Amino acid sequence: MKRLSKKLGGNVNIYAKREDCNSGLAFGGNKLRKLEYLIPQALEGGYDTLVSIGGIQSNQTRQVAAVAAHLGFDCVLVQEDWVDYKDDSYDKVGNIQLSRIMGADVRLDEHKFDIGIRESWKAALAECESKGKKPFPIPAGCSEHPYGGLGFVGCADEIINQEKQLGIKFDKIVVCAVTGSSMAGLVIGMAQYNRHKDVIGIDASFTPDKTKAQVLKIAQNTAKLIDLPIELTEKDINIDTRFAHPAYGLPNEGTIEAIELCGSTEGVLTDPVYEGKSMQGLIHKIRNNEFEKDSNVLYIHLGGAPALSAYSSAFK
Ligand SMILES: Cc1ncc(COP(=O)(O)O)c(CNC2(C(=O)O)CC2)c1O
Repeated sequence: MKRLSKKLGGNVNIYAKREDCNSGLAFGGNKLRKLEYLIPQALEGGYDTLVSIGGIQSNQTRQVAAVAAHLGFDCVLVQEDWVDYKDDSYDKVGNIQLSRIMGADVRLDEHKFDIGIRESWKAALAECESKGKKPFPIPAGCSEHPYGGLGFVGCADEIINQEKQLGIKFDKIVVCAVTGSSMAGLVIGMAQYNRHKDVIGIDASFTPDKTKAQVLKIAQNTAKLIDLPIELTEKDINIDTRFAHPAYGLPNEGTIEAIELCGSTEGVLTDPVYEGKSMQGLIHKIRNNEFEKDSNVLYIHLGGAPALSAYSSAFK
C-alpha cells in the first residue's frame, strides 16, 4: 500500500492481504476461508439447510447465504439487533439485502450483541428440525465451531509462501478481531514458524475480554487439531482495545477518517464495523511510531465493504 505508507510518513511499509477479494461468491470475505473447513461436513452429512447468525449487517450471514445458494442448500439466517444505528435503510441495504437476494430465509430478531452461542440461533435450528429438515449449525463468525480456526492457519501458510515470493519478511501482522477465529487461526498458523507474537489483533467487539478469551480458546483447540505442541496463555494473545469505541458496529471519528484515508490513497474500501477499526488501529500505531522504522507491516483485509451503504449518514 505504497501511497498510504507514504502519506503516513514513509517509515513503515504497509502491505495488504486481500481476503475481501478472496472469492467470486458475493463480495468474498474471511468467512469463506473458514467455511471451506465447515461445509464438507454439511455435504458429507446429508444436511439440507445452513443455519447461521449475525447482526443485521452481518458479513457472516451474507457469506453463508452465498455458499448455500452456490451449493444448493436451503439457508436460515437469524439477524439480531446488534447495532443501535439509525440509518432508515439499515435493515434494507448492504449485507442483509444481498442475503435476501440470494434466497436466504432472513429472520430479524430483537436480541442484542454477543459473540457467544445464542438462544435465537438454537431456536432456529430446532424449528428446522421440527419441520423435518436436517439443519447444519454455523455459529456467529464460524468461531465456536471446532474447525473455525483452520481456515486462517492456511492463510498463515500462504503468507509465509508469499514472503518467499516477495523476498521480504513481515515484521507485524494486523488483523481485526470480534468472534476471534480469524485471529486465532493466524496466531496458530504463525506459531508453526514460531512467529505467533507477530500477530496483533485490533478489537472491534468492544467486549475485549470476551473476544480475547474466545481467541485463546479457539487457538488452543486449533493447535490440538493440527498437532502443534504449543501451550498458549492470555499473554500470547495481543489485542489492542483502543479503537472499538463507542460500541460494536458504531464507528468513531477515527474510524471514518481511516476509511476515507485508505479509500482516497489506495482505492481500497474498509467498513465502519470491522476493517475501518483495524485500519484505524494500523494508522494510529504508525502515526505514534509503535512499529520499528522501515518495518514491513501486513494488514489483513477481512472484507466488510458491503455494509457501507447501511452507514451513509456516517459520511459527509
Ligand atoms: C469484515 C469482517 N472483518 C473482521 C471480522 C472479525 O472476524 P472474527 O469474527 O473472525 O474475529 C468480521 C466478523 N464478522 C461477524 C459477522 O457476523 O459478520 C462475525 C461477526 C467481519 O465480518
